[in-house]
Amino acid sequence: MRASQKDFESALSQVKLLKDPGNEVKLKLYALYKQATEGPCNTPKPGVFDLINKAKWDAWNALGSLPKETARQNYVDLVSGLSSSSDSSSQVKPEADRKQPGYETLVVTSEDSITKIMMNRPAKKNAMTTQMYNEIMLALKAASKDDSAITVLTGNGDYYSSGNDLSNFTDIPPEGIEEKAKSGAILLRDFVDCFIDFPKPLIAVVNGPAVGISVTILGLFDTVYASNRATFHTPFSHLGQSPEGCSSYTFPKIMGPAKAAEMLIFGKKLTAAEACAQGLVTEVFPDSTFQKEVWTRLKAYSKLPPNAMRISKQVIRNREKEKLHAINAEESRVLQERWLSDECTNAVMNFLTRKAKL
Ligand SMILES: CCCCCC/C=C/C(=O)SCCNC(=O)CCNC(=O)[C@H](O)C(C)(C)COP(=O)(O)OP(=O)(O)OC[C@H]1O[C@@H](n2cnc3c(N)ncnc32)[C@H](O)[C@@H]1OP(=O)(O)O
Repeated sequence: MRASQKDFESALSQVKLLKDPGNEVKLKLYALYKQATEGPCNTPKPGVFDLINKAKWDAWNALGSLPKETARQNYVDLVSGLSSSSDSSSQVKPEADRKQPGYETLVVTSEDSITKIMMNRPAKKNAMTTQMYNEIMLALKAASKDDSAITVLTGNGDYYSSGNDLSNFTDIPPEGIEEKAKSGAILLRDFVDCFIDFPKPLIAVVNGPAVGISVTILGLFDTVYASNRATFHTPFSHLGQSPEGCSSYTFPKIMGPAKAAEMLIFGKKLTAAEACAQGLVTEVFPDSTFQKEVWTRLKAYSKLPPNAMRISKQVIRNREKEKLHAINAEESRVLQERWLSDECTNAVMNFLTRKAKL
């Protein structure tokens, strides 16, 4: 439900009654207030020595073109969070309460300045349906605008993800299979574009085996933590398909062309340790302590200044963006053709009729 003007005014009164929430939160409140009442920052930037006004300006300016209504809603949410935490500062909200509504294939939560997007089809090994691709795009777009500092993608259950849900290939529209391939290529391109453009630090918490597109997009993440149970498998030739997720470019760059070819052409499955040795994974943790160690680390990272982290990411990634979009477009175009091939159709049919597994 959207916050009304009345909710906003009541949050403005409430904020005066709170105990000092600290400078960082005060800056957030200031920025959201200005955005909600005046819109995007268009006043001249204060000089470097005018420290306080410059910090305020930076916080406001960082909200970019966030719509007034969203800023108003975020202000109300922030004040309500501050009020409830000062009512009972040690109370931990159960995950169900923090869960963002509106997702069927994901569980999306925001806490400790971390937005966590968890793929949630454990019985199907988190295979990605068309709905899941669309929901991940929505969740990434929302996370890029929320007040979290970092964003995490992970999986529920024993798998991280088994990649594209092969039944995506079965609901052929009346216009025919060509049309299906065309819409699939558009969806794929849009999906990967969201990762290329994602502005904040993006972390993959790979809790178990990863297959296909869930592996290839890892080259677009800033950090990849893996359980020692995780494996990394891109069996495109087995499926009559070809690489996507910009892996035809990022993998040779990360691990060198010879190792990339073994994965992307011959479908060699890597263990977590091998993927780490080849630079695809940042660090591997024992499965028994994986969640605890990773989340402790991420909570510490999420307290770093968010603007500095975002800008560092831009400096690292921006010069590649245009190239990555072109590669994504080309990979999607090639796959569109592959999906119409007998090799691909037979491989998908063999899986769906239980004749083959990876
Ligand atoms: C818009 C389109 C964009 C497309 C981009 C291109 C993307 C390419 C790729 O991602 S290629 C990779 C595709 N993935 C696969 O080929 C994996 C297929 N799955 C398997 O081989 C196996 O299921 C397994 C090895 C992942 C796990 O085996 P096992 O541990 O024995 O479990 P089950 O096979 O019993 O699986 C449980 C349950 O989940 C269903 N399932 C698993 N993965 C998929 C999948 N990728 N697509 C559809 N369904 C999947 C499986 O059928 C079982 O369902 P059931 O219980 O029988 O109803």
